Order: sequence, then structure tokens, then C-alpha cells
Amino acid sequence: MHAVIQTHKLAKAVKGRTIVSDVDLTVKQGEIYGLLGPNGAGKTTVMKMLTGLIIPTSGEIMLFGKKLNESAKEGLKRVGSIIEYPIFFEHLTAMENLQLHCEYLGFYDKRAIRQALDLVQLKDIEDKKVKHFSLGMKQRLGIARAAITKPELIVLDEPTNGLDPIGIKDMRDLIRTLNKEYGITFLLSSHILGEIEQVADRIGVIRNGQLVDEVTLSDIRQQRTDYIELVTSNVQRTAFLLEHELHMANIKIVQENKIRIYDEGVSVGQISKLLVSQDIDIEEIQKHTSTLEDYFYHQIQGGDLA
Ligand SMILES: Nc1ncnc2c1ncn2[C@@H]1O[C@H](COP(=O)(O)OP(=O)(O)OP(=O)(O)O)[C@@H](O)[C@H]1O
Repeated sequence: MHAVIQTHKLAKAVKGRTIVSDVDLTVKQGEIYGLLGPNGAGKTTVMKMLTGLIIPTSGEIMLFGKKLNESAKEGLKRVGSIIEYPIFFEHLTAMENLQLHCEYLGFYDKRAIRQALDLVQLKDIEDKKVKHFSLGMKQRLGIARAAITKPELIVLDEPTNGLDPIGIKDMRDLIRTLNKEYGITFLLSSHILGEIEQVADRIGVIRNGQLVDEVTLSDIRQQRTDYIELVTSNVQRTAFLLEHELHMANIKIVQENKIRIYDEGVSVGQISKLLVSQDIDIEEIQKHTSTLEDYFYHQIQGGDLA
């Protein structure tokens, strides 16, 4: 599939301190890509480089297949973004804010403004000043502003930061709608796995300024393995019984008194019943499910992923 963003060894150092290094990131057309990492990992810095707000110290950015640099910023016309917090003129209405933005861009089209406001479903706000908007409404207005020029890519830095659960769900629905119905590719960032996994197709994990992994959520879900772990003083006989009585083929003795059963379709109850009937002591038996958190915890050890 066509790459909307592709970076090669992207790096940024500020006053001699490296904050982002060696980032090879690919965002494909039509996908929702989530950049996941703890606070301070470098997400904002990467997004600022991708949207031309700061200049990389080294490395390369390809935007829509063309190099992005100081003298070649064409690609940015196809990008809308909210980096950090969306700032508006608080004493003006949504419409007035968007009009000013369009004038600034040299692109004045009242219909486009109306469409953008409709797109984010901001209603009954004709006379309302932005200072009376909730944070969720401001985020929506930010997306409307980013969407005015009908971008093919929207970059959102922590779009759910500070929102309440309903606001978070609304934002997620909005991103999905814009992605599915308008084919807009998204690059989002978050430090909360639970949020990003509900909306992203693919996740890039960033830690200490480096992209440590890039995975699709469906791949991780397939890799997830569930097993039953059993502690007993008689592992040999237990293994024998499981194989011969319950016809299990996927058993592993992991310690002298511990067995893991990876076979599917067998319950803790069935196993307990068999072993009790054979007078085998069970010190412990438990089903383990490796979660997405487990997966990412290994990627971001010591991080504050929620
Ligand atoms: N202009 C700058 N000067 C000095 N340090 C900076 C600058 N910009 C970013 N940093 C530092 O680089 C690191 C990465 O910052 P960045 O804002 O990209 O992280 P982040 O992952 O977006 O985290 P957060 O969600 O907290 O913003 C942080 O330690 C930050 O303090």
C-alpha cells in the first residue's frame, strides 16, 4: 500500500541533547496510526517534524512520496494537524475563528467552513463564543480547522487529553467516521494504550525518542496466547494423564512442579476433575491470558502506560 508518511533515521537534538533518534516510521494510506509512548518519549517532537513545525537535525521525511524539507513543503498542503493544544481566539465564535484561519491561509470559502463544522458535528454554536466551549468542543473545532482544506492526512497530538469518558468516545467516533467515510489517514499520539487500541489499526511504540516497534493490532491479537498453569508435586504423572485421558498435545513442563497447558478448548474444571479423580494434588491451577498490556509492557518497561 502507498505510504503517506515514511521517515528514515529521523532525529532531533536540542542544545546537544538527543530527543528523537533513528525513527523509521511508516504511515500507510487509509490507516489510523497510533504513536504510543509515555510522556516525554518524543511523540510531539516527531509530529512537529512531520508537520514542518520544527526542522529535523538529521534523517529524511517522505510525505506522499515526496521529500519534505525547508525548500520543499508542498506535501504539507495535504495535511491538517493539531499539535499540542488547539488555540483559538476565545472571544470569537467558531465561525469567526475559522474565517480568520482561512483568511490567514489565503483560502476563503464560506462553504468549506460550514462543511468542516458539519463534519465534526458542532451544532447550535452560531452565537457562542469559544470561551464558552467545553474542551471536547474545542477539540472538535480544532479538527474542523484542520479539515477545512480537505486534507488527506490529519495529525493529532494527544487528541483525547483532558477529555472525560464521553468526550473520549465522541472523539474516537469522529476520527473513525472521518477515516471510513472520507478516507482520511490519521496519525495520532497517546500515552494511554487502552485509548489507542480502540481506534488505531497500527501502533508505533516510542520510547526514549526511539521507535521500538511497529505492529498491527490484529497481529498482536493473533500472537496472544492463553494457557492454564498448574502447580503439582507430581508433574510427570499429571502430564501423562493430560495426554492420555484428555488427549492434550500442547503441554510444557516449565518447572519441576509446574506445567503449562496451551491446548485450546479445555477448562480448568475438566483438568481439576481428572486430577482429583486420580488422587493428584493440585497446589494451584489458574488460567492466564496475555493481554495487550503485557505485550506493550515489554516494549516500554518502566513507562507509565495506563
Ligand atoms: N525545545 C526543546 N528544548 C529542550 N527540550 C525539549 C524541547 N522539546 C522537547 N524537549 C524534551 O524532549 C523530550 C521529548 O519531548 P516531547 O514533547 O516530544 O515528548 P512527548 O512524548 O510528546 O511527551 P508529552 O506527551 O509529555 O508531550 C522531553 O524530555 C522534552 O522535555
